[in-house]
Amino acid sequence: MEFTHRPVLLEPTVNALVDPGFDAKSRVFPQDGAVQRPDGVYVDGTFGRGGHSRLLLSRLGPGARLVVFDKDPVAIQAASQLQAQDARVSVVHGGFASMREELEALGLTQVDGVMLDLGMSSPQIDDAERGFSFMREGPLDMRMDTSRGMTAAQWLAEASVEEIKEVIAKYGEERFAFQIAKAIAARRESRPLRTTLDLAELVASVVRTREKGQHPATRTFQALRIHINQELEELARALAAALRLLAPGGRLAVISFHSLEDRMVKQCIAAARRRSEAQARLPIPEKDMPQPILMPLGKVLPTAEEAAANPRARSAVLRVASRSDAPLPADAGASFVNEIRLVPQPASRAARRKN
Ligand SMILES: C[S@@+](CC[C@H](N)C(=O)[O-])C[C@H]1O[C@@H](n2cnc3c(N)ncnc32)[C@H](O)[C@@H]1O
Repeated sequence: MEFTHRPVLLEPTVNALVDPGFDAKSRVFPQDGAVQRPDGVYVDGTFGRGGHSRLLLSRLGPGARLVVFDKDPVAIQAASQLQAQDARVSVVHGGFASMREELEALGLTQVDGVMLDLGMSSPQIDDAERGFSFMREGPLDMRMDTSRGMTAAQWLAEASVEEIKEVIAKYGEERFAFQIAKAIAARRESRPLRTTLDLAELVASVVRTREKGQHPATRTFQALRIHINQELEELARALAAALRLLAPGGRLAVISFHSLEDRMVKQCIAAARRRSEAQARLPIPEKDMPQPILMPLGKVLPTAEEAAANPRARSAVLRVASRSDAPLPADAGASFVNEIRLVPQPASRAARRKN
């Protein structure tokens, strides 16, 4: 079965990368069609089905390069088809956190634009076999990269009540995290949790209050997905990599779908407004601060029409920033990578067992 993806905030995101006079309030591409670096190097860290990549390519010149990433093998098949038709495209199967190393392997050390459209694609949610949806019966998998790593079912079979509680509380911001973790541990004593509906029904039996229109398992599924795919660590590392890769004037455009991601993007842009993280801790008056590394260019939300036509768009927030020509301090981006406190990853549990 063929699943499709309707891109979110498509025009504003591509405009953010190429429109010399980008303005977060204007949603249409300027009449004069001016593109700030038509033959530049660009990164789409989240190819999906290529909606953003295709529109970007249509605005770029013949000398441009576009390096696309995705963890998902099905997205990578779609990207490889595009690569076969367009020599400007290079494809990397892997996490966008390693964009610096992957670009270096392609001989690229500077880029003119980086876009990230975070989270899941519609095909990932709609295909019950991927195990992301609490509405469809399927294996409890939740891996974006089905070729490696632990599934949600495997993790839930092994993790302690404390670890499960921490993940659900932290990445789902769920008030009933402890009750859910206890229920999972009690249930697996008799039968393992194998399917999405096994988990959704168990969570629904514990979470008694419903937020408006929200399924009781929404927060738990979000939390497990973030943990299994190491989403926040990937994002922090990708933002730090983008700071180092962007050429002066280069643009960063990130679409987030929940507050944990958006907070991180906002903090990254705010931290990079100060020239050095170390200087930021000194009592320097704002007016005497050296030139910032990133200049915020604004925040874009979907229009009422887009949100009505595409339910995935409702929670989307696009943040845009431009790299200044200030020299990059050695510690740029380090603080938000170091400061995120993650629950130990599934791989580290497996490694612990081996040692
Ligand atoms: C919202 S979709 C992107 C849709 C895309 N912009 C389009 O128009 O078709 C997000 C995609 O990012 C991928 N993804 C999520 N986290 C990733 C990561 N850390 N590294 C690489 N790909 C990731 C997912 O597998 C998914 O295909």
